[in-house]
Amino acid sequence: MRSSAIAVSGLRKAYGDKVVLDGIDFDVAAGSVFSLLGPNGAGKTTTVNVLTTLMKADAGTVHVAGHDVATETKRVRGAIGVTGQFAAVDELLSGRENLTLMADLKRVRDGGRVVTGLLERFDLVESADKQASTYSGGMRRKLDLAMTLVGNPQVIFLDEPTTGLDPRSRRTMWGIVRELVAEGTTIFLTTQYLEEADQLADRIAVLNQGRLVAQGTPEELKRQIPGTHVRFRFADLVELDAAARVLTEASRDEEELTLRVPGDGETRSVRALLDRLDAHGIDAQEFSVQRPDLDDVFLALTEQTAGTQHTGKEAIAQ
Ligand SMILES: Nc1ncnc2c1ncn2[C@@H]1O[C@H](COP(=O)(O)OP(=O)(O)OP(=O)(O)O)[C@@H](O)[C@H]1O
Repeated sequence: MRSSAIAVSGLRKAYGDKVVLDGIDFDVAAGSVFSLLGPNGAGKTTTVNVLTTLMKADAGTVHVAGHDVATETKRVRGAIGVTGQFAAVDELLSGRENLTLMADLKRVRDGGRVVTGLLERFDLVESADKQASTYSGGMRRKLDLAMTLVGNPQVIFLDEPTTGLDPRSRRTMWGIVRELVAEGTTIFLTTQYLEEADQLADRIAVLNQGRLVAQGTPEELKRQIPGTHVRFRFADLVELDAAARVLTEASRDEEELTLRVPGDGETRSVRALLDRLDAHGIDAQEFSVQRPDLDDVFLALTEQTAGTQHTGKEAIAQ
């Protein structure tokens, strides 16, 4: 069984009388990607700050890499990497100098070799000796993550790793995250891009109004909300009519020659639908299971706060 890299139980945090985290619990398995989602102001940064020892919780227990964040601050800090915070890029230094400084700070043995390895891994060799101030946004993010990796932290807190990156750089970053996870690193990901959470996260938790309103794999979350249906397309109107007489629960679109049947989209139920058509000698030209995407899940789970805060797609697009 894999152990927990992060274990959070009954975590509470209030600012004055404003309760931001109202008793939240979650576990993150070692060597997995966990993504915490929620509308602006939901408490994601507060959670990260507690988990990375920057802030004290009011109640609850938090263990990171097996250490209690409240009583073993140093050990926790030694086991984690945080992008954008501990590993701030110094603009006046070159990429190589930034990495070397980090290797010195962390007293990494054979620092020169580690730095060269990271420059190669992040495709920064050509610009290694140029000042970081001349780097593009994407290069800076790569350097930031490279600096976080110095010393091989077990748990990495990745804060919006691809905001502002072009699609190619985004995919490169995703590739690096997947490699890290394959090597056993645990990633705690915050992102505004639900597609990114969908691509990378093994598990997702949705924070809303102080509580975790849902947790699960991206697929589990999508299954929780209604909207899944099987879509059948037929060769012509005659076939469509015949199929509609069999699948009476379906809604039809005559222009598209399609029927939509709501359901769970599981293999067994799709097979049952195909069997019903088959029993009447009707063939669908094509069929597909259409599921809600994570945007739909996010909007459904966080809609109570709509109107009072930025939520949903609006928040994601910012
Ligand atoms: N130091 C503070 N003092 C008082 N209130 C605070 C403080 N820090 C955060 N808050 C409030 O706590 C709530 C949660 O903030 P937090 O930054 O954790 O949310 P978030 O989910 O990270 O939001 P975003 O997506 O906008 O970054 C917000 O309403 C915020 O205004």
